[in-house]
Amino acid sequence: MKKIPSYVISGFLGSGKTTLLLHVLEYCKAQNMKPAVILNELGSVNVESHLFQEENVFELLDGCICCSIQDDLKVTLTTLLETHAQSPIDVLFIEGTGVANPLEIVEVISSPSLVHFFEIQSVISVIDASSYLEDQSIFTLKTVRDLLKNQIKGATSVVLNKVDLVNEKQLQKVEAKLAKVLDTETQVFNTSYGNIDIRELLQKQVKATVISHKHHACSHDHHACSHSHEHHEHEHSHVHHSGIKTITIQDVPSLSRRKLKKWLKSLPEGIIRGKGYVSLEDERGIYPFQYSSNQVYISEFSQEQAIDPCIVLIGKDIDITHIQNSYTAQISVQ
Ligand SMILES: Nc1nc2c(ncn2[C@@H]2O[C@H](COP(=O)(O)OP(=O)(O)OP(=O)(O)O)[C@@H](O)[C@H]2O)c(=O)[nH]1
Repeated sequence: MKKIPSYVISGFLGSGKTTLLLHVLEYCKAQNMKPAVILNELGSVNVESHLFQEENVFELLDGCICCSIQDDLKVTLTTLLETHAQSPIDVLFIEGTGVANPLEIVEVISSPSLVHFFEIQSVISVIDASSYLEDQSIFTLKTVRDLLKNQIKGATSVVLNKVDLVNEKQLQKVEAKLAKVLDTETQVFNTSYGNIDIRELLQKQVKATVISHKHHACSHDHHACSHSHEHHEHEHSHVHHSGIKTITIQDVPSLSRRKLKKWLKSLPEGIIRGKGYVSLEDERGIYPFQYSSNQVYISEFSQEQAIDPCIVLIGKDIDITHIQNSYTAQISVQ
């Protein structure tokens, strides 16, 4: 059987992975390619399912592909192969959570039982140009800084996104910082909203392939080995075990756009990311919203699928009681 060309899309929370993936899927459609997508969310609800309605989507919820549900990823890939036998797919995209180490996803795909069916083409890492420097300095936890580094070092292509939010000088600073971590061969695309030449992005980059840190075995080129050995030596960067937490709020009452924005913007700095669905006062239906880089975006269009309102927040060292109290005071009290 021909191996399924597979891509890993990684990047820190809110960097723009899903935005990029949507462009990629559009491209596949135009090329008459049938894609499958594996989405991994840290929360227990996939608040982005509405974006992928027509796609062949496999969801892994409430975890991080790289550790707690690593076995689940194997099961999902096996299920995907069964589907593939009936209705073949042309390409697979795996979007990791914002705290996944892409090389560990590569490791699962490259495990002995799966390596004959999937072939990694590229590990794409999306970076938020507007918060990269800040993320490097605000995260005092070594594990988080290592994670950010590994997301970049493990990449074969880097998408430097959100350049619309920085000026030329800041961009140069980010580029200079990146240059210290990246190999000279790693291709870098500077963009906003993931708007890049997708054909070029999807070119096969053979550098990073099989890595097995369990067996310390490498069956590929030496470039990948140098990544993997470095990877063997560092301690696991399972950052959500050491600071990153998720909060899923359900039974959210109807509220105004203004109230939601005000509350999200009032949250402590530790909240890195928010997303969900809300019911808006005086408007019919349920509306998706996004919160990242201290910006709130609430969709103008209501959601077609029936879904319960919910808010998922992801943050570092969050004081849950504090969030709960502010939610009660500002949102749930009418
Ligand atoms: N200003 C600006 N906003 C962007 C850009 N790219 C994405 N966004 C917005 O940033 C928010 C997060 O984007 P996503 O694509 O969902 O990010 P993600 O990496 O999938 O986020 P996680 O699911 O947390 O891992 C959304 O509101 C996007 O519309 C960009 O280049 N510039």
